[in-house]
Amino acid sequence: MRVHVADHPLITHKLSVLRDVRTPSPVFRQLTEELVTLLAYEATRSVKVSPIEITTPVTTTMGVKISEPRPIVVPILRAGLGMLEGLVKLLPTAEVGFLGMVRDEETFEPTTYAERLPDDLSDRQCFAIDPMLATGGSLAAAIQFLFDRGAKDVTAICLLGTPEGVAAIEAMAGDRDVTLVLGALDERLNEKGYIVPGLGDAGDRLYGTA
Ligand SMILES: O=P(O)(O)OC[C@H]1O[C@H](OP(=O)(O)OP(=O)(O)O)[C@H](O)[C@@H]1O
Ligand SMILES: O=c1cc[nH]c(=O)[nH]1
Ligand SMILES: [Mg+2]
Repeated sequence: MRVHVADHPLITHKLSVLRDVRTPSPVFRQLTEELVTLLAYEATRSVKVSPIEITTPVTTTMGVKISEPRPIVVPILRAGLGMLEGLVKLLPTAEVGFLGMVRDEETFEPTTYAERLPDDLSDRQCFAIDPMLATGGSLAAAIQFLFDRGAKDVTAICLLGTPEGVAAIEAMAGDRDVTLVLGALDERLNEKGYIVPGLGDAGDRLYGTA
């Protein structure tokens, strides 16, 4: 598995505002969208492209276009929805599939409550998005779901992760093709399964339900 932890002052700056308990939902949503755009630069580094001939006002030359079949972006509901707009702005031809997951607050076990994805994901580059990688249970289950549908190549983008979460994804990935792009690698999980220092419950902060 490849792991990339962002190291850019703009990303750290935006994450600092996001972490701040006083940041209200509208600003939180805006920053989440901006952050995914910055992280997408690294996450889409291996997006498949095909050569095309183009005509400029001056001459003809070769360019590239995103290859068919189109990549698929999979937000993990709810909180992953906050990252969707930012990513599809950069990959406007991508298809969007949905996975609804919620983690049990006591056991931290994830349950899948909704799924809208193509039956066959072989040949599709998959981008799973979820702001939080805490125990790793939700993202591991989501990536496994994509592999079970035939995916061979999954890139996950998370704003914050923990060493425990990265280890869980590494263990599930084995020698399969998984790339993990993180905005920051935080210190640890607390006894309630929250990321420390973290930003609290991303879904609640995005959608004002705290
Ligand atoms: O790594 P884990 O320990 O599995 O925790 C991370 C998960 O928890 C959050 O979702 P949550 O279950 O709160 O659902 P929500 O997005 O509807 O708020 C988050 O968005 C991840 O999906
Ligand atoms: O810190 C955490 C852990 C899981 N889910 C969240 O939204 N935040
Ligand atoms: Mg939540």
